[in-house]
Amino acid sequence: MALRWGIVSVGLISSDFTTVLRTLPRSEHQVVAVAARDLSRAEEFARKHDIPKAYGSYEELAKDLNVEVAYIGTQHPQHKPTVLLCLAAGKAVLCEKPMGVNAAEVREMVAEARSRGLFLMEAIWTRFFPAVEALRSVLAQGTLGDLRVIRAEFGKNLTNVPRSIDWAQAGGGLLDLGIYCLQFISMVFGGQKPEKISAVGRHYETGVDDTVSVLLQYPGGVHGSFTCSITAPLSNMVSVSGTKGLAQILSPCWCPTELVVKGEHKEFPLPPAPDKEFNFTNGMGMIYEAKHVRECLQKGLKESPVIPLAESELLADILDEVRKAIGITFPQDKH
Ligand SMILES: NC(=O)C1=CN([C@@H]2O[C@H](COP(=O)(O)OP(=O)(O)OC[C@H]3O[C@@H](n4cnc5c(N)ncnc54)[C@H](OP(=O)(O)O)[C@@H]3O)[C@@H](O)[C@H]2O)C=CC1
Ligand SMILES: O=C1OC[C@@H](O)[C@H](O)[C@H]1O
Repeated sequence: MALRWGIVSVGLISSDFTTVLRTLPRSEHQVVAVAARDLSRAEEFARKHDIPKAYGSYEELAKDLNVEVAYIGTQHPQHKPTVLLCLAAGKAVLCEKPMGVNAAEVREMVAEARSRGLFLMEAIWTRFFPAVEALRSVLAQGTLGDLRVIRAEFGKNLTNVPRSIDWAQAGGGLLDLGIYCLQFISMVFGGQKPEKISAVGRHYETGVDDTVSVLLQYPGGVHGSFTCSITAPLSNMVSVSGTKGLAQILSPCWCPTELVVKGEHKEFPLPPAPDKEFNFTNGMGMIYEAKHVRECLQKGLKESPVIPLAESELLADILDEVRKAIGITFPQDKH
């Protein structure tokens, strides 16, 4: 039975995700509706992606009984209201990262999903890439020995992307790019709560975080560090070091296809996407999370075992602490 998707908002990532869904067998995934704040834009998107139903409001999509799962592709501050809207309408939800602007928002969404017995997942698509699955396998086999340190970097000049520098839209590097680095560190250290968090960083002229470095001490004398930036290019790699060797996820670490383990290079090419256009790097890699959502729903799961809701809460807690440490507050923090 095909999983019936509703796409909420018609921006750049929504276009990429919809493009990917339409490469999948129609017997497994169908995009049955799309909604935007403006009907004409929704209709244009529907024409481009051959979607049968277009709405001029998210509310109308939420009421559409033919929609089983909503994909939330709005900008950060609009994730919470649209997630809550779709949950209230009984939809399963896949919400783009970061699911919330802060931990309070994430906890509100998690509580709502749990109280309604509905599936909710944060679209940390990185965790579903074969290269990252291979890293998890290497770690599980003890190939690197006793872990010591993990480092991650994600920086690119995004000063020409309005939402990335817009304080009112919770811009900056931490929520947008840093979350990828942090989720790697948390994944490697088993979703444990760090014992100590320290951070240094600079603000961009609009008040969002520009470049931030974070140090995280975990139980057992191990630690992780990351740097994210919206103005400076960084290596965009991840390295995991243990007493028996080093593993590296090569750039682009947030959507990787290459893993190096103790010097041995392994490639995990994306599925072919002939004549498909994407707004973001390795967009075809969203296929992995889309398949995962369907598998979860087929099993009757209410959250992903790969990116559990408690992990989304933990990531948000840590990002809250980092923002506090470097003096970045958003309007949502005042509630
Ligand atoms: N997984 C990945 O690789 C990526 C994930 N993302 C995530 O996806 C989300 C969207 O990013 P992206 O597609 O670049 O965003 P866009 O700039 O394309 O905006 C997405 C939608 O947000 C709505 N929107 C835009 N501006 C405002 C505003 N000022 N107030 C209210 N709503 C607004 C619009 O909805 P409407 O269409 O209804 O008008 C718009 O289409 C982000 O949260 C980002 O973190 C982004 C890029 C890559
Ligand atoms: O998730 C993302 O990945 C790539 C970046 O360019 C983008 O800003 C971010 O949202």
